[in-house]
Amino acid sequence: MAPELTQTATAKSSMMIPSPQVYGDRAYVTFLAGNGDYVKGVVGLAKGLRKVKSAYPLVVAVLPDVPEEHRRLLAEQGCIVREIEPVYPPENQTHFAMAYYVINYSKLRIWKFVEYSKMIYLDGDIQVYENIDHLFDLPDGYFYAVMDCFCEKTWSHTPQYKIGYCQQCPEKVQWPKAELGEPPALYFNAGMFVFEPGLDTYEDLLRTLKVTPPTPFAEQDFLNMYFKKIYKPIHLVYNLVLAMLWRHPENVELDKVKVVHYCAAGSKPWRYTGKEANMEREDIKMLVNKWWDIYKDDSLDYKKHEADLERESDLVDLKPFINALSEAGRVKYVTAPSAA
Ligand SMILES: O=c1ccn([C@@H]2O[C@H](COP(=O)(O)OP(=O)(O)O)[C@@H](O)[C@H]2O)c(=O)[nH]1
Ligand SMILES: OC[C@H]1O[C@H](O[C@@H]2[C@@H](O)[C@H](O)[C@@H](O)[C@H](O)[C@@H]2O)[C@H](O)[C@@H](O)[C@H]1O
Ligand SMILES: [Mn+2]
Repeated sequence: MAPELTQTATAKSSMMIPSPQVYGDRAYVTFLAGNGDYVKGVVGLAKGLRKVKSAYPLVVAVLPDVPEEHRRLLAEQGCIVREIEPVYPPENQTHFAMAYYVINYSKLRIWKFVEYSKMIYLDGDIQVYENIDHLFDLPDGYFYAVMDCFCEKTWSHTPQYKIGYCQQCPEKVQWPKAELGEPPALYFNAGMFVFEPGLDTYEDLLRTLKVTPPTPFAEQDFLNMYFKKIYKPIHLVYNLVLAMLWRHPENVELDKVKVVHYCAAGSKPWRYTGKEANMEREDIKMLVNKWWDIYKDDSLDYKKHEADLERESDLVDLKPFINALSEAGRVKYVTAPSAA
């Protein structure tokens, strides 16, 4: 006789933590290109997500030029390494804000990771200092990201920069509707976003890219144009673009920030010299040190970390807990009749 499914099963299931496959269709994803030092950013990100006890894995979409040694390093840090083909924008004379931005269009391949229903994209120069797993529970059907700032020199090609307008303080310099028409749509920083992979969207993205002249912020501009109708701004604590610290300090409460995006010139922690503009600021130095503390913390390494967790779980003695429940009559273990 098969063991009955008694209240035990119910009690047990209510006690159990949903098994991994319950979370199987969600993951963080980042992007790595080249054989340079951005791999340090991705290792730091993997360790940061582990430190905040994220329930989800980190997928790393790597271009073919990422060397085997870097891929192994990432796999050893528990990352799921996936090779992607590059995506190039249509031929054009555009000067990107940063010449290397041309490789960033390859990020679009992550819409093809359809084994996941929801993903959070994070640049390799981002660090997560507080758990943000709850963002996976945001309603489907939208594109979530943090609004960018237009005040850095990298924006000098735009009308908003020329008139000193920024969406971070729209009341400071009003958008001159009479001369320039409607203000620009809300614009997000593409270093972090919550999205749903899908083959239809993926194919439409690539089709649309073929007929879209590239612009200075490359795939960030393209994604803003493409997802304009379903873009939902989320709080800047989920992607602190460092320039906000000196451009809009009134909008930033640093002790509440969960995610830091080291995108200001000179702020990549693994290359930090402190020489570029604003890099000698105390808050920048603190944030760079914070990044290094995680990067250098070998207790956060995947192998060592998992071994420690293994040891801890062996040490936990559940018997008193189960005895108490049994006495309370809430847990009656039904044993299957012995096969013998
Ligand atoms: O040589 C490079 C340049 C960029 N990236 C990836 O592309 C992302 C976007 O570039 P970056 O963060 O430098 O742009 P920013 O946010 O500083 O404008 C990086 O975070 C990395 O994930 C990379 O892997 N190798
Ligand atoms: O390829 C375009 C890039 O555009 C964005 O970076 C820019 C942008 O945010 C500007 O607003 C800042 O002024 C600048 O510092 C910063 O580098 C994304 O962070 C990056 O992932 C990537 O999409
Ligand atoms: Mn970045």
